[in-house]
Parts: sequence; C-alpha cells; structure tokens
Amino acid sequence: MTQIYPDDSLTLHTDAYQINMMQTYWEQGIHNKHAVFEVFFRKMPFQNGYAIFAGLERVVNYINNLHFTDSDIAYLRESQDYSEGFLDYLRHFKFDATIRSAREGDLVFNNEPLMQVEGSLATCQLIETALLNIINYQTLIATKAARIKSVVGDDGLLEFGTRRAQELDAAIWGTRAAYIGGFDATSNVRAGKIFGIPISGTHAHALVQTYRNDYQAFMAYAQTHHDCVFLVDTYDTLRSGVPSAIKVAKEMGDKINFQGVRIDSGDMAYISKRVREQLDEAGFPDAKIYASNDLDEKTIQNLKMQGAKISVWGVGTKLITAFDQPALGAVYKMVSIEDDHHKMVDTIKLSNNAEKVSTPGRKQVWRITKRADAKSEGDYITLYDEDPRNEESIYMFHPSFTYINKTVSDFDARPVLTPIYDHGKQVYDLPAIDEIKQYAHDSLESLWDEYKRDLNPQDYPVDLSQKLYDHKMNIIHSVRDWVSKKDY
Ligand SMILES: Nc1ncnc2c1ncn2[C@@H]1O[C@H](COP(=O)(O)OP(=O)(O)OP(=O)(O)O)[C@@H](O)[C@H]1O
Ligand SMILES: O=P(O)(O)OC[C@H]1O[C@H](OP(=O)(O)OP(=O)(O)O)[C@H](O)[C@@H]1O
Ligand SMILES: O=C(O)c1cccnc1
Repeated sequence: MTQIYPDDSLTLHTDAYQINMMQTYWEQGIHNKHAVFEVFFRKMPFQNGYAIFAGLERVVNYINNLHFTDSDIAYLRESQDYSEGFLDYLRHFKFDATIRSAREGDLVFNNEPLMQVEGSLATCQLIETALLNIINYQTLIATKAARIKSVVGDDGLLEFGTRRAQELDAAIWGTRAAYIGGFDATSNVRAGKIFGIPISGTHAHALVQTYRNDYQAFMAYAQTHHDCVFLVDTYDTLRSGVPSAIKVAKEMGDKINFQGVRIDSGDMAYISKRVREQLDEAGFPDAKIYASNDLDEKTIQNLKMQGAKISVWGVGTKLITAFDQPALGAVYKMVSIEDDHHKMVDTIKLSNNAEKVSTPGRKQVWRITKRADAKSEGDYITLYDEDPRNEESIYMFHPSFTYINKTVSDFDARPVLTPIYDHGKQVYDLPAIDEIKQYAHDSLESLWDEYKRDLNPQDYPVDLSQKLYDHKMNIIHSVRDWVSKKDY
C-alpha cells in the first residue's frame, strides 16, 4: 500500500543516479567543486518556430522546499548502501546555488540555454531531474496552447483537458501553462482557485440524460443558473437540442443570460451553420456556438476554412497530453567545472552528430531586435562576460553553415537569462499569472510572422558570438587531440 509520510518532500523527486553521483563526489571530497549546468532542447516542439517557456514558478516552489526530511534520510538509509557520513551531509544539505533563467512567457528556441545552474557540483546534480521534469512538460503545453491560440484569433478558447491529462499534477500545471500560452479559461476549478485563472463550465450530456428530455434539462439548468450555455447534441442537435434551447431562452427572457449552445459531435462545420441560422432566426444573434470534441489546431483551422460558425472552442485531450509530441527533449548539461587548481574549465560533450555537440562555457542569450520596428533579428549567445550592448554592430552567423551571416546595427539586445537565485537566495519576484500571459503575448508580437506560421516555419536564428564560436572550436580541437594521443 502507498506509504504516506507526514514530512514527505520533493527532494527525493530525482533519479537515484543523481544521489549515487553525489555520494561519489562527497566521498572523494569534490562535492563542493564549483560547476555550471545549462538546460536546453535540441529540437523545436511540434516543429514549431518558437517555444513558450513555462515552469519557473514551480521550479522556485521546488527549490524553496529543497531539504532532506527525516523520512527521506531514513528511506535512503534502508534502501541504499550510502555511508552514514554521506547521509549526515544530506541531512544538513542546503540549497546554495545561483540560478538564471528565461522568464515564464518568454520565447525560447532550440540549442540555447533556458536555465543555468551554478553552484556546488552535488547541488547541481541533485536538482537536474525535477528541473527537467517541470520545464519539459510546462514549456511543451504552453507552446501547444500558443499554436492553438494562433488559429482561433479572437474567438474564445477554453481548456477542458483535466479528465484526459496524465494524472492530477499534469492537469493542474498543464492548465496553468495553457493559460500562459493563450487560453482564456479552464474547466479545472482547483486550478482557478490556486492560480487565479478564470474558470468556465457548461454542462454535460448527463444533465440531459437525467431528464431524458432536452427542454426539461435546459429549463432546470436555467432555473438554477444565470449564465447558460446548453449542450444541444445529446439526441438531435437541429431537431431537438437547439429548438429546446431557444424555447427556454425565450421563456426565461431576462432571467437568464443565454450565452449560447455547445456542440460536441457530428460534422461541426455543417451543424454550426445550421445552428447559427436557427439562433439568428429566433432573435439570438449574440448567442455563441461553442464546440468541443477532440479539437486541435489542425481541426480548428480546417473548420474555420469550411466556414464553421463557431466562436468558442473547448480543447482538452490534444492540448493537455501534447498529443502530437508527448515530450519536449530538454536536457541538462555541464558546461563548466572547477579543476584541481580552483580554475573553471569549460567542458564539452562531443558527438558524431553535429547537433549533439554541446556548447561549452557559462553563457548568456541575447534577444536581438531592430530598434526601428522592435522586431526579432535572432538570438545571439555569448560567453557570460560579453555584452553586445557595448557594440555598434554585431556579426551574426549560423553556427553550422557559417556562410549564412549578417551584420546587425541599430539593435537592442535583451539578456534572456535573468537572475532567479543568487547563492541560494531568491532574488526574483514571481510575477502574477496575468503578467506572464501578457508577456507571452507581447513576446510573440516581436516575432516576425515567418517564424510563427504553424506549418514549416522559418528557422529562427540562434547564433554564437565569434568569441564563443572560437572557444567551442578550440575545445573541440583540444579534446580531439587529447583523445588521439591516448593510449589505453
Ligand atoms: N467539418 C469537420 N471537418 C473536420 N473535422 C471535423 C468536422 N466536424 C467534426 N470534426 C472532427 O472530426 C472528429 C469526429 O470524431 P468522432 O467521429 O469521434 O465524433 P462523433 O462521432 O461526431 O462524436 P462522438 O464523440 O460522439 O463519437 C472530431 O475530432 C471532430 O473534432
Ligand atoms: O474532446 P476533448 O478535446 O478532450 O474535450 C473534452 C471532452 O470532454 C467532454 O466529453 P467526454 O470526452 O467526457 O465525453 P464524450 O466524448 O463522450 O462527449 C467534452 O464534451 C469534450 O468532448
Ligand atoms: O464545461 C464544459 O463544457 C466541459 C468541461 C470539461 C470537459 N468537457 C466540457
């Protein structure tokens, strides 16, 4: 049976290998070596042209409660062969790292750091799993939500996914990410309560089945609610559902706010057009048609192309499960480590696959926009001590195909990685959810449409500064050199 611990914590929400490595570092006396790790993903989710960063608030909640409780230590003692000295170190473990991160709602792109953790090697290692777990999911859902939002325009967009989400946590944090990405409201009441997201709800087929009659069901609902959206497809949308909704709306008059009807099956283009005619003819031109049923950005776009008269879209399964791409592949890689002489050395992970070669060193990502129109020119990754704001112009070139290049002047450069923790102390105030949502919206405004189209978008430039590029090449050559001279 599940064991519930009164002092349970999320600190053990990590892979066992992280704690195994911590034990090695501790036993070897190198657990406090200074290290830098960065989070990045290699492929854009959904082949989209941008991703919307989400998850920072939960990362902060996680970090602020990061300590090994008595039951955590007891469990490690009984389940693993860790030494008492190491367990004692864990008991006194305190988060003391520096974290810099993209802000929630900011646009992020492949092959650039979204978050950077700098601190003792053991600390950096412990938090990898939870950080990736949180960021991978929430960024994925915020991005999927933005894709869906991009096709609905000014129509209403409701999140209906809780029943299909991968369990409770995914529903809750997924709906928050969906709100950031552009959804207007959620059906999840608890998410509304804890995040301050607007909630919205119509009714289910069960209400109509209870009365076994559309009219009686709608009337019962209308007598007990002011705002009414009637689900009209339980028996026959055009012959029973909509006529019953109209009858109730007429009989109740000003006593209710007849917001519209919801359809949840059938050919939604055809049906919505006929429903629109019926509502208009009955004198309800402002009553809206809501639609739900396995919708996603493709179906919605297609329905719009067919002239469907739908103006509020309820989206569940395909949003909350990120149906067409169930995981974002963000990784957490060491980019720098203190050597035995207390000097930081930048590290690399080589691969035959050029895409998988990591970029060494502690970095900053600069979002470059043209001053004239505040539109994106690309992202420019530098070593942390470079500041392109001191330059008149910058030379931006593709990191693999260097002949693709441009010189940009009259630009603004904004650092994407913002300090969140400084040596364990939180230095960032978490913004309100509506501020984050607005930030996502405004960030998208600065992006050229070519990067925003949902099919085959242009690749957004993510370039390395010359200094960083040269640094990477030098490290690649020296590692190759070292490997070729090795004699085992
Ligand atoms: N005009 C349309 N063009 C394209 N797709 C549509 C159109 N109308 C409905 N759809 C989509 O087609 C799919 C139909 O699915 P499905 O056959 O499961 O629905 P249904 O049989 O009408 O309803 P139910 O959920 O009761 O089974 C849904 O994903 C729906 O969103
Ligand atoms: O289709 P989604 O995008 O996931 O949206 C949520 C769905 O949940 C509800 O019905 P439910 O699935 O419980 O039953 P139904 O499909 O039989 O109507 C609702 O009517 C939507 O169809
Ligand atoms: O309010 C609704 O209409 C709703 C909520 C959750 C799932 N399906 C529909």
